[in-house]
Amino acid sequence: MEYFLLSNKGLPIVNKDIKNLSSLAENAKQRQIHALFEQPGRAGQFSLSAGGLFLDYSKQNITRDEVNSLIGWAKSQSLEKKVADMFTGKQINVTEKRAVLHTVLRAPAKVQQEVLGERAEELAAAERQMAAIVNKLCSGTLSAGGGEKISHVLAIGIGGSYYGIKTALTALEPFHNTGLKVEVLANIDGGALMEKLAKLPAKNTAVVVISKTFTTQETMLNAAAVKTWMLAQSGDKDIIARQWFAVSTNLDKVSAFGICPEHTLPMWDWVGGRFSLWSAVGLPLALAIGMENFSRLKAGAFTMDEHFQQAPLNENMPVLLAMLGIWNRNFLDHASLAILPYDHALRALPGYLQQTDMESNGKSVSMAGEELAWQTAPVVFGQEGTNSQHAFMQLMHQSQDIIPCDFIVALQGASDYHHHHQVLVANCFAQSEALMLGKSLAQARAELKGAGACDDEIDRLAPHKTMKGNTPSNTLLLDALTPESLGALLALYEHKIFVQGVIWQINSFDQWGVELGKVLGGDVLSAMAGNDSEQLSGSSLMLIKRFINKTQLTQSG
Ligand SMILES: O=P(O)(O)OC[C@H]1O[C@](O)(CO)[C@@H](O)[C@@H]1O
Repeated sequence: MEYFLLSNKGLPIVNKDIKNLSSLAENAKQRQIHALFEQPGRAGQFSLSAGGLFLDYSKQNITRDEVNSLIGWAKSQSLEKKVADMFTGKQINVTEKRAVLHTVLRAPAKVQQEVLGERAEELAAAERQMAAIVNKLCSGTLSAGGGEKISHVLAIGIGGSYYGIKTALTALEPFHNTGLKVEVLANIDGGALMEKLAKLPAKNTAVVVISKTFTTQETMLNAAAVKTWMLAQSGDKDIIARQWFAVSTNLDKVSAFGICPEHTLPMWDWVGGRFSLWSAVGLPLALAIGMENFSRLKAGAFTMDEHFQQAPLNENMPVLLAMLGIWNRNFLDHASLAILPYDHALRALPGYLQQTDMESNGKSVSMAGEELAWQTAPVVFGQEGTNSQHAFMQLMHQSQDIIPCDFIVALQGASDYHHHHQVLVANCFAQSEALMLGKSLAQARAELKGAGACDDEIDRLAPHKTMKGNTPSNTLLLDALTPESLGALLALYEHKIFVQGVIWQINSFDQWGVELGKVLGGDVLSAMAGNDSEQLSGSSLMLIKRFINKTQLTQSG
């Protein structure tokens, strides 16, 4: 392996870039971020615009020399070539022998033609099919039984077949213009199912089942339950063929389920689930915001794609975001990343990024199958601000762990409550400041003294009022939350994750880690049905027994 050659003592021997960065990091660990602002012009020098977004990374614990070293290292890893390999369709998903081409879905027809050749027509056909479905449902051409208009849509899918849709539906609520009410169902929890069904008029609901494989347990069980419910509620045996749609690569399974070929939209194996919003997977979103807004979303993402491909690495927003993340993770040893959108409309974004980041880069084996000697994806978590301030941000201010964060905020709010928006933005800017500055013991003492506290009181309380500060953060500004800015934002994070995968030498595009749980889920179900299981531990067998006993009791009671 290139970075660390494991000697027979198992000790990592670093290459010269790593060696240099490691010694720079030792120095960085000793300093205060706020002291870096003594350098005039830091804010302007450590910020940039791209794709309609503005990134301020001046509150990171980093100097220009350190940024340059990180960029130099990325260059030495042939990052530019690897970016080109992805965009031109090389098989970079080596374990599954697939290209990774979600970017082509949002590119203009000319680029699609260049990358896919004749197969570009499949994309155009899918887009036409999608537009026709949106048009039919919105115009009432495709009506429910008895000629009534379809009023609701239920999208059923999970993981990558859910998070992007959910995030964009929530973020773009002001752009919902078709009159259709779109709901999404992911979890295999009867409670989630009942909650959705209670909102839906069976006869007037269209259903879109989204599953690349069309075998995912949660999606298939939910789809079957909704089918049964809809047939019973409507008493209309043709309702599935008329009002159900599917997005999948598994055409046989879709047709066996009862969804007709004209209602089945394609997916391609070169589009990973968590990067698939731009494909027909976006149908439920398009049914809410219309095809024009869906195209605007893709156009925003394409702007970021162009920037990512063309900007020099040291002025490249996804590359900088990625390398700052690596600096924090691998050199300053910060194990987490908080995503803090100060925007109620972006409340689903932390969940979306948890999946895209951790399912992509939560790995410990290199492309070549060797065990890595370094950490990969941080633990990503987050919540909308200001709610986060009244929850886990206490820990970010006062625990010993430093948790880097990304603040995301739109300068222009979507509501009519302009003062609310000003207060929201003020809180966002104040938190990054507070996390960076902290409060020393001397400051806490002076503050208490100023408030008239006696000496005993000052001694007693001051230590509790200190805050460690020195927490690095990025602030991402959007002018306003629009389809274009959302597209650019999602593409920015997609590319950040890709760049980190390249540097960490992992395949960001498979997810074998989720498989064992699926297999054992089958074993547990089998044991619950009374079959012997040698696989399961005493703990799991005990839990199963308690479940069976309780269920039997409830049933007999
Ligand atoms: O679209 P499918 O095949 O139902 O898969 C759903 C999701 O399950 C996963 O394989 C694992 O969680 C995701 O990568 C994928 O997006």
